[in-house]
Amino acid sequence: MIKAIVTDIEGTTSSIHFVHEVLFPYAAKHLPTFIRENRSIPAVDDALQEVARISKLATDDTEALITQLLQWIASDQKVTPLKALQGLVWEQGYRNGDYKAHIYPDALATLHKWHQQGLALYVYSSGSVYAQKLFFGFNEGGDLTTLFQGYFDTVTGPKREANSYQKIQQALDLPAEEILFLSDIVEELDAAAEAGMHTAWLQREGDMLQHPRHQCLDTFTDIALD
Ligand SMILES: CSCCC(=O)C(=O)COP(=O)(O)O
Ligand SMILES: [Mg+2]
Repeated sequence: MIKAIVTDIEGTTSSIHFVHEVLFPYAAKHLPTFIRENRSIPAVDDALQEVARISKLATDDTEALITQLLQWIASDQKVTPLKALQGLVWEQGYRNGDYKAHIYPDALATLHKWHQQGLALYVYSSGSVYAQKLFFGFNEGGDLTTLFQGYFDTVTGPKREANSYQKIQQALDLPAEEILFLSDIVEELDAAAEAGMHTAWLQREGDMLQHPRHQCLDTFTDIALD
């Protein structure tokens, strides 16, 4: 019996188009100025130190670090300090009313239904926890943050490694077989299944493919919880 559901965001609750055509370009446009003006903020400086460590650049070469970050955005690298900085930049856009985060109507309705049924809902995304809370706080469906009991990002671990799902299972304090993980990426679902979780593969676009281990669906509406 499923007691908790952990969901991915991009391609699962929400469109890839919104993330790639709205959020990523906004970050690419505003991140350079944001970093130049806010390097003294500890959260910004900590992230830049991590960028320097990963990319073997000098920590005081802010312009080189910015160039590295822009390359990571362009190639959709899920690098933890980039994700932390993106969240801080996206906050400006949400608060200015430049955009609201997308959610598929079926995901919105089903998340509300599961919440009312008493299921525990969580998010696991490559976007930082801070960015996830903004995403569901400034959302086309309203402020959805009260639906979720917790959030996980790549600080817990990479999404394609079973160990990350074991850590989430321990944090939820439930047997893995009582947890359902939702994603659009098979490698993430394989990792969750390896950790013992139930899995559902959301295929929002294109022909429906079948998979021996994962429920295969094009919307949240028919996800089975037994
Ligand atoms: C938290 S909203 C932005 C999503 C994002 O930055 C991203 O990389 C999406 O990754 P996901 O794990 O949700 O597919
Ligand atoms: Mg995804």
